[in-house]
Amino acid sequence: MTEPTTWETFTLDRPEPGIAVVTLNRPERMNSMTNTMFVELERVALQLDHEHDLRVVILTGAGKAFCGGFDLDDADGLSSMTPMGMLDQQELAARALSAIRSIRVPVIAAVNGAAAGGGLSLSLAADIRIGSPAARFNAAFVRIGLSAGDLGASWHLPRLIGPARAAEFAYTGRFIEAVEAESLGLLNAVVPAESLLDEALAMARLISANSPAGVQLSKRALHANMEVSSYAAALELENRGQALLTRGDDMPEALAAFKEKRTPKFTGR
Ligand SMILES: CCCCCCCCCCCCC[C@H](O)CC(=O)SCCNC(=O)CCNC(=O)[C@H](O)C(C)(C)COP(=O)(O)OP(=O)(O)OC[C@H]1O[C@@H](n2cnc3c(N)ncnc32)[C@H](O)[C@@H]1OP(=O)(O)O
Repeated sequence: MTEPTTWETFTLDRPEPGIAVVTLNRPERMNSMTNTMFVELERVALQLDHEHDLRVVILTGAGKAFCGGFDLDDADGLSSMTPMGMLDQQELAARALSAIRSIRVPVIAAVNGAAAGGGLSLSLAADIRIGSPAARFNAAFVRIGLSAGDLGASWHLPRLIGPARAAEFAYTGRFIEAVEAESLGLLNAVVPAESLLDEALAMARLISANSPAGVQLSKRALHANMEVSSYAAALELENRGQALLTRGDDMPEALAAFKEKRTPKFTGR
């Protein structure tokens, strides 16, 4: 698939081999989400998911916000939509965020500012979140008559920050600023604004130096085992993954490199 030269709602950069940076690019509207953005996000996620040489995706926002959620200027026409039309609208957005979350390689959100409403949900679709001091999270939903059952937010939040804090966050609609977000685990780290992307790139390099197959099956195990109901089912999933990896090229290469005291050359096969 030849890569399109321009995207309307974001930019796609490749600062170095194996790393893709997707930057939401509607800064004048706080990178708020439109149907075009949902369609483009799903498309680029599916495109990136099929790139064998890709190791990490970084997701960030242009300007002062990460993402302000659904574009409220587009909300006017919603009231005239039929119920099924509204369901289609929700599912269009949900497919986009599901596609981002399902990218086989790790996704790091570099949260450069406010992540509100659907922007919070989008940040939660990433595996890892690194924030600048301007990073702030807001389940804006209840303030505009919606529910925090939005684009995966009600699934991620109890798992990430615990049921009671998730409830407080969802019901009050208050902001969680960067320092509190880090203490809750909503952010992995808070770093100076001017080095946010560099820090995300540094983490991406650490990940890229490891076995691609090992990293990707680790992501599959971590995601799948948040869904399974039992320890036994989790072990079953893990056993299959390890059995696959021991039949691949990366593990013997890693063992050989260890013995020869050299850096392994992983292929992900
Ligand atoms: C009413 C229901 C509408 C949604 C219905 C959904 C139907 C189905 C849609 C598909 C499924 C998606 C569902 C989605 O996930 C739901 C949501 O996202 S709901 C939550 C929507 N977002 C918000 O409520 C957040 C609103 N914005 C803010 O709280 C703040 O702007 C901010 C993001 C925290 C940033 O604050 P500040 O830094 O102080 O900046 P300002 O507030 O001064 O804003 C600057 C500028 O940007 C404009 N802007 C900000 N957010 C949005 C937005 N979401 N849409 C459009 N424009 C936005 C703001 O108006 C200012 O513009 P200016 O006044 O300078 O022209």
